Order: sequence, then C-alpha cells, then structure tokens
Amino acid sequence: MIHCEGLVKIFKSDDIEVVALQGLNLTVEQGEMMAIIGNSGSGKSTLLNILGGLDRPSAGQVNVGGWDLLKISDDQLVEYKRNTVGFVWQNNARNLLPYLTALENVEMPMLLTGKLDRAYAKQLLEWVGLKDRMHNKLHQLSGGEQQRVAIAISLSNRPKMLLADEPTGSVDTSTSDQIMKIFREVNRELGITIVIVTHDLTLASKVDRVVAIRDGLTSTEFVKRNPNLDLATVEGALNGGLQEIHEAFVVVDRVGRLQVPKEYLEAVGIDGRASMEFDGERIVIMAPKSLEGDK
Ligand SMILES: Nc1ncnc2c1ncn2[C@@H]1O[C@H](COP(=O)(O)OP(=O)(O)OP(=O)(O)O)[C@@H](O)[C@H]1O
Repeated sequence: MIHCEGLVKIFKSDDIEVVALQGLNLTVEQGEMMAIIGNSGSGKSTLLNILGGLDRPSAGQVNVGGWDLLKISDDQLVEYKRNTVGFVWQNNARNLLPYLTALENVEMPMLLTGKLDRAYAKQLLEWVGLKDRMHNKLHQLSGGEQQRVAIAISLSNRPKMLLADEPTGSVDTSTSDQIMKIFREVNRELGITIVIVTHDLTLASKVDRVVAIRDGLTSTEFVKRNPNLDLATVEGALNGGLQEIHEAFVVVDRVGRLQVPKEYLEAVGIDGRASMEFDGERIVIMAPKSLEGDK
C-alpha cells in the first residue's frame, strides 16, 4: 500500500533549510494496522502529511496505492485525497460543524463529492458506537464522542487508507481504548490500512507493527511476537514496555545503512568513526582501533 524509499523533505524559509526527512524508507502492506513513533521533531507529522497528499516530498520515492506522490499532478492529488485517504487528527472538533447533527456532519463530505449515501453514513455512526446519538447536534456531544464522529467522517469517502495523527491525544484512557477498538474493527471489517502517529507507547502496543523514526529516518521496528494476542493480554503485559509484546529489529536499508542509538555510541566511545569486524556470524562495531598517530 505504502512504499517510501529514500524519502527526503526539506523545508526552506528565507536562508534556513530544515531537512525533516533524510532519506526515509518505509513499506506498509495493504490491510496492515501499524504505528509510527518518535520524539518531537523526528519527522512523524511531515511523513504523515506527505502520505496524505497535504505536502509535497522534496526527493526520493513515495508510492501510495499505486500513486506516485512525487510526480502526481495537482488535479490527480485532489482525486487521491478524495478517494484514497481518510484523516483523523488530535483535535478534530475544530473541523466539525457544531450546529449540525452527527449524521449531517458525516454526510457533509459525501455531499461535497456528490455521493450522498445516508444508509452508509448511519452505518458508520453505528460502527463508532453512536447509533443513539446520531441526531444530536455536535455541541451536545462530549469530546470523545466528537472524536468518534470524526472517525466516521474520515471513513465517509470509503478510503483505502486511514492516517491518524495522535488520534487519542486529547481523550481519556477509556475513550482511547474505545477508539483503538474502532480502528481494529474498521481494519478487520473493511480491510483499510491504518497508520497511526503517536507518542503514546500504550497505543503503539495495540498494533501489529511499530516503526520508530529518529532524525527523519526509520531506525527501529517492533513486530508483534504473536499476532493473535488479544487486547487484554497486551494490556496485561504492558508494564514491561513495548518489547514485552513486540520483538525489536534495527532497520537496515537496501545499501546497508542503519542507525546506532546514541547511547550505545557514547557508551563505547564512538564519535564519527568506528572499527567494524565480521566473524562469520556477527558484525561487531567498536571504538576505532587506534591508528599510528591517531589518538
Ligand atoms: N512547515 C515547516 N517549515 C519549516 N520547518 C518545519 C515545517 N514543518 C516541520 N518542520 C521541521 O521539520 C522537523 C520535523 O517536524 P515534524 O513536525 O514532522 O516532527 P514530529 O515528529 O511530527 O514532531 P511532533 O511530535 O512534535 O509533532 C522539525 O525540525 C520541524 O521543526
């Protein structure tokens, strides 16, 4: 569904350049539900905006559902956004219309694309658990309920992929659990690919795969050890952190590049240069063996 290779995004303003993505690689299969984690400023939102067609990549390859997002024309981009992607943001309420009902809000994007389907709009609200509240005006709903309306809206154009940026960022734990259950159901029932960007490891542990981004590059991947683990087991194991449930892998790109955590480099005193040895089974990276004249 998603294939990025060597993806670069540079923001230029006056004479300052920020390289937000530095040649990022990422593959997401059709129907996968995965999360992207990373510190603030690591490039998560930049990546999501590019995948959603809200921002243009600077260089590299990025293909989503057969669309080449580097070469796509402006008209095609409109079509792409309309038919391929759905978005869920942290503060969706600001994009909803408070004096319309939940149902009218879900129907609005359908009206805009000339494809009104009331039965489907009702079904979506039922899916997100708001069957009994669909005729309530938005401002009569709680924050968590509004977020669920936003999820129904994001699915109204029948997207192939759902992009969620901190979707549980401003709701309580039980609403957050409810939202993750909705995502899982939508993923299973409709086969929609779901990509969630988050800081929240609890949330990350509820998906099949987690990719960590560091400095604009994919650095580590966590893959669920047992794909059949149910949510209760996952929650029980959570105290042990992400690695209890997921196995961690270092991402190595096609030409052999990988990122070594800064703590490891500092611990063994590697700074800018290292020695590498291969013993037939393992590759060992260590502080440089001193050269003559070198310190
Ligand atoms: N429009 C922009 N113009 C200039 N620089 C930008 C722009 N958008 C993002 N950046 C820079 O790109 C880098 C990556 O930002 P991004 O918002 O993608 O990070 P993030 O991982 O989503 O962070 P957060 O979790 O805080 O949202 C940061 O250094 C940021 O300052």
